Amino acid sequence: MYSGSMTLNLNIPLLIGFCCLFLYLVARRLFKARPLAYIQGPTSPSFVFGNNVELQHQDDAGELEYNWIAQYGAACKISGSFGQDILMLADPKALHHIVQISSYRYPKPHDTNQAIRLMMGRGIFWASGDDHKRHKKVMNPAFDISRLRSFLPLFQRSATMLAEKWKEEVRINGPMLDVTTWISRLMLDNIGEAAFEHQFNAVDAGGVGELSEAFTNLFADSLLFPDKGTLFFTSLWRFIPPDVLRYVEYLPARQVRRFRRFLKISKQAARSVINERAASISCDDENRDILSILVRSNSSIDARRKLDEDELLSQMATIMLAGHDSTAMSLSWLLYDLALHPDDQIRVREEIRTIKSQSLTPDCLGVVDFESMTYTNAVIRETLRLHPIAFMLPRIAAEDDVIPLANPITTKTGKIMHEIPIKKGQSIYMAVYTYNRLKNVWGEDADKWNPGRFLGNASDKEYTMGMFANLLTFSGGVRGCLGWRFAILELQTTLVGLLEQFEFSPPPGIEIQGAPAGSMIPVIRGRAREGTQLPLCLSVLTN
Ligand code: HEM
Repeated sequence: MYSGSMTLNLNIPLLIGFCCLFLYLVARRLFKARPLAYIQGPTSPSFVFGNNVELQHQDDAGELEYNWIAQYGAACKISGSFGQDILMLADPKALHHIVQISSYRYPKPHDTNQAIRLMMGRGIFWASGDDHKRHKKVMNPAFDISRLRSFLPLFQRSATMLAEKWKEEVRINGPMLDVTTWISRLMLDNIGEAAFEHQFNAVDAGGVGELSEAFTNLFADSLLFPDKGTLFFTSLWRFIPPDVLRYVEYLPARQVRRFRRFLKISKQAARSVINERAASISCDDENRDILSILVRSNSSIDARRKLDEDELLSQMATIMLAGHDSTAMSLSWLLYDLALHPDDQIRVREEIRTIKSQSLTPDCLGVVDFESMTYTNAVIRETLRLHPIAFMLPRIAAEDDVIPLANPITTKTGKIMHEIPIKKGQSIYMAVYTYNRLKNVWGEDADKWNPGRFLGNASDKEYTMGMFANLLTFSGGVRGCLGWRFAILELQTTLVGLLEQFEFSPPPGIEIQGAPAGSMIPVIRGRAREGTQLPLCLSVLTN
């Protein structure tokens, strides 16, 4: 009784204090000068949510931003929660300035970083500034192309195993099959073995296992179409100092619990591998999995710059989440695009047969063979262009700056602007989906499927952007995707393995949409609540 009233006595002033602080921060934001006031953009339907509800509930991830940019210009203003102005950019010069030129001057906002910490822990995805440099130094050797080549036989074996499974499925259950579920299992097997020589057997065992289950529908269950309560709660995050905000990871909310469970299980898996192989992992160069390379690379650097144990284990959760879901979704979109474009599917299959017939090792193609598949690579690029999994990337200005524009914008007062001055703390959305479809970068047919655009000099753009084919799909610069080469090798080998065995076509009466669930996930239109799925019809090829 006594302790109860004591808690109450303490809580009330605390609550009042928190409310006052919150109102002060909102008022400060509202009444201070708004440097973007003159920039055009959609009206805000709500002071509390800004354009957030529309953005998070759009049917096709990225389309709303695409339409706004078509209407207002490749740099426009949208509204965040509580009257916040956000600068949305698809302009190539502006994006080049942010990802390539500015180094660490446009970090991720602290509320985004907290969400990342919740999902993947204190790994490289979460680290910023000097800390990020430290993480990168330890991680880089694991993503060296010569190391990655050694994963090719693994990728090829997995594709063969998946093809055998699919043949059995088609024979027993008929031609229609949800490719995303199976591909997710395949990618989990690949990343498990490549990252820490762990056999999930997800394809073989059908997705059974603690970690495999923790992954299933993780994004769809947690981030797809959040309700207004969740949006309100997360919109408060940016007002809370990072040191206090980190305690959200202890909240009992369903989304938080799911990510916490995933993080816990993946760290445990990495911990037990390190324990099991403690003797050999640190000295034996034969251990080529990513974790062993990280442990060796970490032990060889100056003690002050080493990763601590939690950072090292978080790296595994990061690699599994970043390296599994993104590639699984991209490959699903790739098969979908080829199902919709049977002529391209035939052309890719013929190219594979030609290259195989010329190869000295047709049963185990090498990097050079995959690189010489010109049309196959063009098709992969076109899918990555049209379906960037991370369709929007948030950033914040660490200091005052002037962002240059390739395409001048017209302000509300009719003034033409060639650059946008911004203040420290300005929120920015990099509109990846829209940049990848910009007509003055990719041509008049930019919003249409046309792999042929990559046969010429399509990558040869005025403003260089990302790591691969001048797309923003892997982001770029110091914070660009570390695993992009891994992803491309995996996409190439798996696509080749599957196209040799099957013809893919879209099932009648089913339309697929890319829903916004943190990443662009495939769902059946009108049935998004059922979660990630991409059913295709498969017909087994007899050679
Ligand atoms: C098609 C597949 C993939 C796509 C589209 C993709 C995309 C991206 C993007 C857009 C970022 C930057 C995110 C941001 O700045 O907020 C990123 C970062 C990252 N990706 Fe990937 N990724 C893919 C596959 C992979 C794979 C296979 C791995 C590892 C095996 C991987 C590991 C990472 C890591 C470690 C980072 C953090 C880099 C840093 O912050 O320095 N990714 N990825």
